[in-house]
Amino acid sequence: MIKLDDVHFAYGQAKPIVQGVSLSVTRGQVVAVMGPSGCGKTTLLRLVAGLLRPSEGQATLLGAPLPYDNAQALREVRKKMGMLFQFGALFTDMSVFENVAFPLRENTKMGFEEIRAQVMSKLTAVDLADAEGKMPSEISGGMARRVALARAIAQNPQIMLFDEPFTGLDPIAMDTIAQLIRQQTNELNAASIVVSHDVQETFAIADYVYVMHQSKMIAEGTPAELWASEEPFIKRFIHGRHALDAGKVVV
Ligand SMILES: Nc1ncnc2c1ncn2[C@@H]1O[C@H](COP(=O)(O)OP(=O)(O)OP(=O)(O)O)[C@@H](O)[C@H]1O
Repeated sequence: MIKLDDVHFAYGQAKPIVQGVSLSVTRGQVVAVMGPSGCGKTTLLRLVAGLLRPSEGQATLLGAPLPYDNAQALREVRKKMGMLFQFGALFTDMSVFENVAFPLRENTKMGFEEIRAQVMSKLTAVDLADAEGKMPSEISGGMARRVALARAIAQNPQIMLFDEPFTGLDPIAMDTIAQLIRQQTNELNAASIVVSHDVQETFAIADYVYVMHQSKMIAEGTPAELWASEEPFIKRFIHGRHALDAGKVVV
């Protein structure tokens, strides 16, 4: 469903931000891309979404290379993607219902009743059917993130991309979002990438994890494999918090 083959990227003449990265995500999988701040995770997600074009290597989505030179074809591929970007901003002047309806009105020919049914089904999936008439200023941060998730999945995407979906949420809201990502990936039989540095939430739902450091993939494996890794950087990245608990040196 998603494949990157030896992808390289730099913003203009600056130093490379993504160097020789390969990854693949199959249907029904939640794959995590983790790594310290600034290592290039968001850039990688933009490459998968076709918002950036690799300078070398290839990005393949749904079995075909991304059609960078054909704007219409690229738009069609994007319609099959749901994206939840960092902080998942909602349109503040639209109700919860209208926020979720927005992509359906923009990208489909669905009629009023069909849109209503689809929006309510997605709001029910994130347990917010009661909030349909509320404005974003009237709901909590955790609820807003769930609305953003409902909006991202409004069109039943086959590919879902989540950039730091847990940032700024309390532990319970984080856990709710994580479980929703897992559940919706299963339900839509989609391929999902979650970019995060939250080890606990991400490991709980990911089938496979890639670790990025200084623009390169330095490790990959199942959460259990990485948890058991003896490689010093991986160990520090994954167990840093526990080292703090034990009063030891932290990354
Ligand atoms: N539009 C841009 N133009 C130039 N440089 C950029 C641009 N976007 C990001 N960068 C640089 O690319 C590097 C990687 O950024 P990126 O956002 O991909 O990292 P990240 O791993 O997602 O970080 P974080 O976890 O903090 O969000 C950073 O040094 C950043 O300054």
